[in-house]
Amino acid sequence: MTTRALVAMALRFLREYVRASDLAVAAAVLFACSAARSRLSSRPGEPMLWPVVGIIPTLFAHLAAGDVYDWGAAVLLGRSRGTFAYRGTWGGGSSGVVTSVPANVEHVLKANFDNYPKGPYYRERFAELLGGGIFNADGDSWRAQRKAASAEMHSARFVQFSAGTVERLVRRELLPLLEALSGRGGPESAAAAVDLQDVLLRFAFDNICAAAFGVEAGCLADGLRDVPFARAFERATELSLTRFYTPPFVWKSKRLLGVGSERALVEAARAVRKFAERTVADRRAELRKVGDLAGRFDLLSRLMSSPPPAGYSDEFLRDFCISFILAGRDTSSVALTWFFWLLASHPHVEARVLDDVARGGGDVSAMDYLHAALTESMRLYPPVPVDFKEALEDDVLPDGTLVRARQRVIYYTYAMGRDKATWGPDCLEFRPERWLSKSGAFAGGAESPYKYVVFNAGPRLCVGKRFAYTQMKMAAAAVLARFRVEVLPGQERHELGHPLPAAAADAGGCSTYICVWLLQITTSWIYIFICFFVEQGKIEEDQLEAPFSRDEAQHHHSPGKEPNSGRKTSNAQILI
Ligand code: HEM
Repeated sequence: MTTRALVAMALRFLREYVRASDLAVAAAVLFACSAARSRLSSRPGEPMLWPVVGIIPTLFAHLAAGDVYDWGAAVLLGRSRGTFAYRGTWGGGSSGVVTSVPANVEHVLKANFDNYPKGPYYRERFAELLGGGIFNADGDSWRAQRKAASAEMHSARFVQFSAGTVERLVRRELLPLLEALSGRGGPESAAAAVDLQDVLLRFAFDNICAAAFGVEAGCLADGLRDVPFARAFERATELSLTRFYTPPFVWKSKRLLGVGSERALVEAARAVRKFAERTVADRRAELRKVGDLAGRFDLLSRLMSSPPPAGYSDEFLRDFCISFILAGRDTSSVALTWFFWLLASHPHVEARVLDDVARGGGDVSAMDYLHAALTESMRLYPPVPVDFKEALEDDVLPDGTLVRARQRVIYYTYAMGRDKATWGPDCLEFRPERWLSKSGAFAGGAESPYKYVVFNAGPRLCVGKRFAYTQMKMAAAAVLARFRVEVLPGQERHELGHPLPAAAADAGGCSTYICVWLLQITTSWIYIFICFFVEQGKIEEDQLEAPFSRDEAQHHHSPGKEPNSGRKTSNAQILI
């Protein structure tokens, strides 16, 4: 019997013998039984895993309340004792465990490193933007890129070059722009409100473009001007992140049909790649013309100048540089924003930072208190609040939790930084002193790197950590030496930084988001249904009553209806 005949039979049976009300009752009973079973089989304190939609409703409820990170931390550090299982939607949603137990994190990031790559789940979601770049790579490709990146970034000439680049950017672009925006440069010296997060994002973007490509992106030049490459990068990043919280059959069917957010992603990623390809081509031309790139110290030029057998392809160089921009842009700017935000409500810490800056006399490597204050700020507000790896094979974590092959282990950096067991009873206080020795030197704080995984740990430790500290310290020292930063009333904590709440907020609140999401699910199933039969092309008219035509279905996915359309990274208006 063919598939066509089977479908026809099933439809006829449904039409003749089953009433809609019977179906609704059966579905409700099934749902209730399944929900009860799930509740009874979970450990006390663990989040509810609903039939069909898993943890999603709970997650959205906390997104709506603006406390998703605090909620996760409370669950982990409370009755679930550091680890709980989760499941997303049916139809390809993610599943696995969430943990804040340092021993589990050490196991995943170091002891059993080979079993926990980034994996296809991550790679697939960032494929358009990152291609095979280091951030998205595993195995031999990752190893080759990691080796090249470490060698270059830790070389004396890169450290010197990048410090000079930041210094120039701060002096020539960042400070004059802040002067102009805050009104201090003008005749009236009244302070004005400045969107400091936007300015810092631009600063980090310009800086990483200079370090990775050796190009001036110009986001800080001429006021807050629009830079197409930066805009495309922002858009491509946002749309790639959208895939992490959209059911896979939704975004994959949109990708297949080239509509909505998926079409926008392809276009934005293409613009980013074009820019990177042009830069690589120009540098190759320069190399051919001049004979060497000895006067250039950015990563692209250094890699291009590598002696054989390295001989990196243009595609490798393009993806490598794009990964660096992604890795270095939001992280540092979000970290700095939280830092200024915390200082504004801790004047005694600000006074000690200012003292440290004055005594450092321009040498940021001597500013240990500033280093400690930034480290402490990232403990409470890590720029990457959750991260994950994917298991290749079944495994058991040190706390006894079973992880199945293809499941994910999400490690919750935000909760780990607020764990009493690691940081003591004052774990929620902003206290940079916890990172200092008796002599006032920076002393590391946690005894294990797996208790503070803000920069990751183990073989995939952030390769830009040193660069990031230099850039953050230079910017913070220069800004604090000239400006007093105050937070405008109403700049709530959850409005800053982290991507998930911001995305929901942009959709006009969580209830709107849920509606859009449900609409997407419904229309996508209808899409798939229609496409299946259109492809078969043989089914008789009376056997399938399509609720609306393909054109109409596409209309339901118009770009304007996307939850993320027109979204800008969340703002922190800070009065300078
Ligand atoms: C405060 C600033 C930063 C923080 C908190 C941070 C954090 C992280 C984290 C958590 C990872 C691990 C990602 C994962 O494996 O899932 C990572 C990786 C990475 N970071 Fe950073 N990062 C920062 C700044 C930078 C900067 C400025 C650069 C570039 C100059 C950079 C380059 C990289 C690269 C290339 C990787 C990939 C390393 C690998 O996979 O081997 N990061 N970073």
